[in-house]
Amino acid sequence: MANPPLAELRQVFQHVNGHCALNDLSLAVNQGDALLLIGPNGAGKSLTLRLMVGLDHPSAGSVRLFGQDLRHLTDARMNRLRGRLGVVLQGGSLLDELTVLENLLLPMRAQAQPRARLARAARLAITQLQLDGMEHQYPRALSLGQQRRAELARALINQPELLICDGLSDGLDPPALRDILGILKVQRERRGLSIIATDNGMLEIIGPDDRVAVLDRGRLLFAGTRADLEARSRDDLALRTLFEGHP
Ligand SMILES: Nc1ncnc2c1ncn2[C@@H]1O[C@H](COP(=O)(O)OP(=O)(O)OP(=O)(O)O)[C@@H](O)[C@H]1O
Repeated sequence: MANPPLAELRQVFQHVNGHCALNDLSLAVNQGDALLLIGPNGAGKSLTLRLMVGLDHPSAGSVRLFGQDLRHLTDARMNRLRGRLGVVLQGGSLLDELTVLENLLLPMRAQAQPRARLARAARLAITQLQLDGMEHQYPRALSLGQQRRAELARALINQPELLICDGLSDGLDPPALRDILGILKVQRERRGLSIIATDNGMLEIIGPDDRVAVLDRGRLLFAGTRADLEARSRDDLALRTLFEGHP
């Protein structure tokens, strides 16, 4: 039997403060996929990712992660699934009172791991994300680009199968963005990391056969390959505006 999608939304509705913020949304991400969610502010991108990582539950419909319906999971099983997932949320989520190294080790704190293994994982993440020399700094001493790299290092420390990032490129200048995209490209090529990301800054790491979903006011306007989207956008002004006109 084929493997189930890594993440899947089936006919999802999400009501927020009396309005329908996600309207009949179905999406699936398979092993090795890169999916970019794009759309204007308020389209529902962050809500979609919050559902996928189990931070919220939908008003109707179902969300599956690694084939498991999130609504019926015990905390212990949810924690096990989270171990297979790397997450970078919008707006930054490093804890100010912890050093970079302590922040990096947070996803591993629930695991009974020998200290040497923790140290090895941290060293690898620090090297991969070019954070050498910053291990004992506090987040406020880092630039925005360095903070984003530290968040990414934390998300990748468990060598996840699936990385979910919301607004990873927000506020980054082109060189800092290029660094981060280069790191993600390597992770995709070397170990088949699957990625779901929300912003157009990430367009550079997806090829013509990778997938794009276009959301507008909670509705899915398009889901298909980037090449299909580019072809469809030539004749569809609304789609073209959303695809090309969104920063
Ligand atoms: N906590 C909340 N309370 C009230 N409304 C919310 C909340 N979170 C999201 N919404 C609403 O849900 C809709 C979708 O928001 P969401 O943050 O998912 O959009 P987005 O596509 O990620 O936008 P952006 O590009 O600005 O990040 C918006 O209308 C937003 O106002």
